[in-house]
Amino acid sequence: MQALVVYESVFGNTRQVAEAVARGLTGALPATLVEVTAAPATLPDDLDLLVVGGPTHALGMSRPTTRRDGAEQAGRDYDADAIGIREWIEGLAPARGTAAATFDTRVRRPRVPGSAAHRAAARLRRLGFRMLGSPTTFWVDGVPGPLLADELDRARRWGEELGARFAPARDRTDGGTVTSG
Ligand SMILES: Cc1cc2nc3c(=O)[nH]c(=O)nc-3n(C[C@H](O)[C@H](O)[C@H](O)COP(=O)(O)O)c2cc1C
Repeated sequence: MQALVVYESVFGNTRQVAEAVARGLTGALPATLVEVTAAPATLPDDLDLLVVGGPTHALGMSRPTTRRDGAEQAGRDYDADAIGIREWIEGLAPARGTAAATFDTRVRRPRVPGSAAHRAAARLRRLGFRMLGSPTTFWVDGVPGPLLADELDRARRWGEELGARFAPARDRTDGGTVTSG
């Protein structure tokens, strides 16, 4: 039983959400948190749950051009070789029903349509992943952030809810906590 949380982040907001989701998951199953440029190209055979999160850029998943724009706004060097979740998902082999869930961060106001989480979920579903629940958004206040109040609590609870699906039935009443092994 194990989960992998793969995230992409320019300003750090999606990283914070990914950390909170991983904390929520660990009540039920061991979770590994990894930034997308260091994520494995081949998923472990014993993976039970893949969670993928990234910032919404230009109505969907980031591209090299939007990552460059973001890096400029963040005052950081742009790494032209770095991939985002779009490219990482493109490199995955077809899956045979492995559970997966996606999230994104995006600006609450002005609200524009489009969600990296929805796009990522569609790609993963096409690859054969079994999507759990709906793609989920965590809101930021402006392009650099910060996250809106309580979003990290909501992210931890979202992780707990995902993890509870993997907890043995007898443990679910006490919050899905399981012992290892
Ligand atoms: C180039 C660029 C394009 C963006 N496009 C959108 C967008 O279409 N919709 C939206 O809600 N937010 C958009 N944003 C705001 C990002 O979603 C926001 O910066 C992100 O959630 C912050 O996450 P991070 O700190 O993990 O990078 C954009 C940001 C950048 C840099």
